[in-house]
Amino acid sequence: MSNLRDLLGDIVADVDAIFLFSPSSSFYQDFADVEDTLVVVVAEENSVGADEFVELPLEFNDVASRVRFGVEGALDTDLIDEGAEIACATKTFDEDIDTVMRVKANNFSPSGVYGLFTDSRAEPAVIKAVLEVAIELGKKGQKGKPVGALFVVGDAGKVMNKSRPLSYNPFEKSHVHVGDPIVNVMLKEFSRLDGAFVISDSGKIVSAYRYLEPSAEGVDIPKGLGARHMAAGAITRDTNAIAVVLSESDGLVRAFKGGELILELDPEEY
Ligand SMILES: Nc1ncnc2c1ncn2[C@@H]1O[C@H](COP(=O)(O)OP(=O)(O)OP(=O)(O)O)[C@@H](O)[C@H]1O
Ligand SMILES: [Mn+2]
Repeated sequence: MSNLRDLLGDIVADVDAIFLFSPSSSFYQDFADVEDTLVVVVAEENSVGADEFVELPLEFNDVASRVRFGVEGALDTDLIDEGAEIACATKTFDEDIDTVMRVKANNFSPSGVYGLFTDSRAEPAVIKAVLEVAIELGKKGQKGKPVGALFVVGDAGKVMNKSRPLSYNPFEKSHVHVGDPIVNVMLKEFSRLDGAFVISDSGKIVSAYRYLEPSAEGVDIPKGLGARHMAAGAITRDTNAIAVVLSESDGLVRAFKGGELILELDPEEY
């Protein structure tokens, strides 16, 4: 006869690390002193003051994406090695941690999502701010109508060289940055018009209304996506920029880097 506790105990038996995803501080405190097991907190902010911490750029409402990001981040910062077995404790439906799963670090082939934030020309906070604008725009649309938008982030000089203006640039003489609430309103307003926004490594809005003219050679984006997505993928192959696209037709937010689709999010889930 076995009891439930013994059977389920196998899930956490002999793990090398426990990852706590956005734990409350009392939850974290209960785990902080577990002997012989590395405790890693994965969250948007290290509000519990954990020694071992991986910063989530977004809450990632999809649990698998969240876990994947945490594991990729811990591998990249050498908190764990590829052979590690990890117990992940995370929220799925409840406000508190309600889920525990066991994962092997070497079962993850890198998706590039971690590198999108930490290994791009633009600052992670800038990429995060742009994704947030795109998600918000996707949720609300522009005056209730679905709207598309294309943001090219980082390596702005080169991006400007590989594009041309479709109209006068409303950001010509301004020094405004993405993430500023007023600027986000402006970005949403200008998204009704054609072309791409160009944003610098540090988040300065360099231009709106740019028609991108990168070479599309060797760019392999999923079939069914149109010119906006092709231009987004291609500019990230031709320069060291990343691109964030909100699709007018399917409402999804996608991020491209190095000519490849790295991330796909549904704004409705955020
Ligand atoms: N090379 C480009 N540079 C900048 N903007 C572009 C470029 N090509 C297309 N766009 C913009 O994308 C808009 C939509 O084009 P299209 O429908 O072909 O793209 P899409 O990938 O299907 O995007 P969506 O899913 O939003 O429809 C165009 O109206 C234009 O504003
Ligand atoms: Mn289209």
